[in-house]
Amino acid sequence: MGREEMEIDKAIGESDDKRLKTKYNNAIFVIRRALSLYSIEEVAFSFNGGKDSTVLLHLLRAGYFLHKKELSCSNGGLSSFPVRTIYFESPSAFTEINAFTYDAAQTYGIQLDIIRQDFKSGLEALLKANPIRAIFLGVRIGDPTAVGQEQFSPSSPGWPPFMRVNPILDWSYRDVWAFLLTCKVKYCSLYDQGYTSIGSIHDTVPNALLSVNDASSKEKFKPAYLLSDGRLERAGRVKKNASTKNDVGSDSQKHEVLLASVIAVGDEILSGTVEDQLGLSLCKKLTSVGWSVQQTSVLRNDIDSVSEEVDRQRSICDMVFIYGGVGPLHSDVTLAGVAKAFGVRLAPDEEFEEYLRHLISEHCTGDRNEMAQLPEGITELLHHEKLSVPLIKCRNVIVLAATNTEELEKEWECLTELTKLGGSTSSLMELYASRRLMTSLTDVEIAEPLSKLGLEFPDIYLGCYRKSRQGPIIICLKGKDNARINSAVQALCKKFKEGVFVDMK
Ligand SMILES: Cc1cc2nc3c(=O)[nH]c(=O)nc-3n(C[C@H](O)[C@H](O)[C@H](O)COP(=O)(O)O)c2cc1C
Ligand SMILES: Nc1ncnc2c1ncn2[C@@H]1O[C@H](COP(=O)(O)OP(=O)(O)OP(=O)(O)O)[C@@H](O)[C@H]1O
Ligand SMILES: [Mg+2]
Repeated sequence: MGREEMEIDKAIGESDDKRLKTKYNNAIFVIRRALSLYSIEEVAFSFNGGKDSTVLLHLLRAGYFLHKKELSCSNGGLSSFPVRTIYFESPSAFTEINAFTYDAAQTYGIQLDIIRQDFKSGLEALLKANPIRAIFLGVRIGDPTAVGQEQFSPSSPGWPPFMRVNPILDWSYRDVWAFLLTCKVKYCSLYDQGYTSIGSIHDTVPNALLSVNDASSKEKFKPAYLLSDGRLERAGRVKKNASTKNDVGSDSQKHEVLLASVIAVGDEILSGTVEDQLGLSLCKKLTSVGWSVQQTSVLRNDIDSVSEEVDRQRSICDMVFIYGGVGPLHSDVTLAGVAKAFGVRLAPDEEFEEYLRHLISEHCTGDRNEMAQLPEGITELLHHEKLSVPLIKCRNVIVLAATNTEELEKEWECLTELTKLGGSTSSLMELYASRRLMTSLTDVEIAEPLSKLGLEFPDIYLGCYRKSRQGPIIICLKGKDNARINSAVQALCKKFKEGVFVDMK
């Protein structure tokens, strides 16, 4: 033995995938640190036959070998895998997953501890019977359980005490497949049938994004490694809480009109060096599609200013639009502020980086990805063929990359198309009616009739403004349909002589 473990190290060493090499070296580093911190009896590996734990299995074999080699207490004589390996077997696991897990155990000389309890009770019993202090897990950023975890994270309060060691925390979906294919190791057969992330038989189906349109009756799927956007690996998992899917849609029932807030980030605007035209333009656009803009604000390039304002606005409004301070400069703090507002951290996002890479190609170092950091677990990328970089949506906050009105024009166009298509913000596009009237009546004359009109038509928005202190007054009426607005206008006209109100275009 020893040779097989070396095969992994060799395969990665010979590959010209720089990123995979970096990820591999980092994971091996974490494994070797863990093996130096804890004795072999004190560590366990949580293995379930999934793709991530299969990657970890091979990394652990290689890492243990390298660790031993360094201590030079092995001259190539491992007959079995020495790390205690636990598998929580459940009656609702796929038979393919079970079969693969048992097969892998046999192939690599793993003595499987099979636990038929839930995670927490099983771990309690395990820790009582064994001196386990650390458990290796195949958790990756993007997994729902990864939020807040580091490579070494103590178990959560309420769980038995142990260190969770996550050597592949920073690996992307792409890295996982690059590793499995480069090392030519076996993985569970379900991944060749379109499954991209595997839970129980009750909540897992093949990923529809891999469906092949075939004339024959039976639906076919491409293998998991062909999924190009790793963030969609869970598209084959049934959502536990379907109602959380659409923030705008579910909230929109609460208000007659959808509420928006517009936030600009830029010291240059506050100092008067640059005039903010995007805010004006956004307000016009939002209003033209029936949204009510509640507030516009201009903030300093400061993480806390951004996070406090975003936090306030996101809970009051259906949608928050924020621009400025987006990019790799030290002053570009908008995304960090948005992350902080939602209490999540910024995490590298390889799909996003892939877009940036196309833009900046050779200026990018290639094996680091901190330039494309997005708020973890809450970010949706809205792709559009007309945009070189997707729009960023963090729950109900849309981060616009536009720096001038032409760019905004394009992003807006894509945003409206995308949200209509996806149906997620379809109410954004709902038609609404409005009319503007001009009058030379004085404000004193129309004040009372107007406020009465407001009581008679509570569903209609009545706005007034003046062109100058003495000049004509303009009255805006807005509502969901024309008939209702026309009756309000009629009711208003009845209170005065004919011809005192002129329609404005
Ligand atoms: C070895 C092991 C350790 C775990 N440690 C924790 C933990 O410390 N805190 C926690 O909230 N969940 C812990 N979990 C639970 C996982 O996060 C679990 O996958 C998650 O709760 C999702 O459960 P589900 O399979 O019901 O979706 C652990 C699971 C395993 C297998
Ligand atoms: N039933 C289980 N028994 C042992 N370990 C488990 C079990 N379920 C989850 N784990 C641990 O949690 C990790 C994360 O699980 P997750 O389902 O995200 O990944 P995976 O199963 O390896 O791959 P996939 O994302 O394709 O399902 C696993 O790699 C494994 O370490
Ligand atoms: Mg799984």
